[in-house]
Amino acid sequence: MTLAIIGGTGLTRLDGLEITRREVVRTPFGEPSGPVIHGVLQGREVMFLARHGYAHTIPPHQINYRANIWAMRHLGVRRVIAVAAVGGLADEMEPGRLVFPDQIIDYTYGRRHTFFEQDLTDVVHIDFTYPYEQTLRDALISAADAAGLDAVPWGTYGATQGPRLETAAEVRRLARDGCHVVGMTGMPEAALAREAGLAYATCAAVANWAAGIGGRTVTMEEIDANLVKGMERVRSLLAKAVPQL
Ligand SMILES: CSC[C@H]1O[C@H](OP(=O)(O)O)[C@H](O)[C@@H]1O
Ligand code: HPA
Repeated sequence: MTLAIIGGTGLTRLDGLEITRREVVRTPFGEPSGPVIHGVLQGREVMFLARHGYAHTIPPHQINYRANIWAMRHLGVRRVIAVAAVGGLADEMEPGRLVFPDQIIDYTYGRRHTFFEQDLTDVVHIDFTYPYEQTLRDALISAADAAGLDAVPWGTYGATQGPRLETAAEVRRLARDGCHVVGMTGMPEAALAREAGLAYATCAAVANWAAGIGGRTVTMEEIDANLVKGMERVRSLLAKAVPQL
């Protein structure tokens, strides 16, 4: 089954990917974030797309999630590993750690979030009880164990609108709602993947303590520094996971 990796903040290129070609895909929903990169990673064919663009120029609320997911499906992708940077709310979610969330709460608004629109298709209601595909999650969790990464195999991802970071009160509300990590791109990407019939799971790298946790504010310097470590771990994870998938 064809595998794709969607990279986020901190992962605009995939080290070790032997690139074979770059493909511009036209979609009924407009332009994807960039050409899809085809290549070989750990002996396996993989496609790669950077959701913020390869120069990280597209903010989270302006990503064309529909075009990105449609392009993947069109190219024959059936499994997607989504890499994301997040802020940590729960004690376990300390900066530098990898997390495989199992639930989502969507706080985004005004994003084009479905393929099922009037005049395009019938009315369709997908099941989204468990938003991430369990077999792919299990494979990632086992690979993280095998790589000795001390990752957190659970967590609820709160998807906020951005591009600004949250207020301390918003983070307190996210925590009361049951969120353990917060990011800005988890939705509608996961729901669109489900609508498109793709097996989708997220590997999140904790970049910072969320705003107000421990009385802290958030700085981009802290995020960038923690993401260096986080993305090293993502690379170790992919080295173990990709050959098994
Ligand atoms: C201050 S960094 C925020 C930025 O990073 C995350 O992006 P991604 O999920 O693509 O790794 C977060 O969602 C924001 O877009
Ligand atoms: O604290 C955060 N909030 C939202 N998105 C993020 N992406 C990295 N850190 C954060």
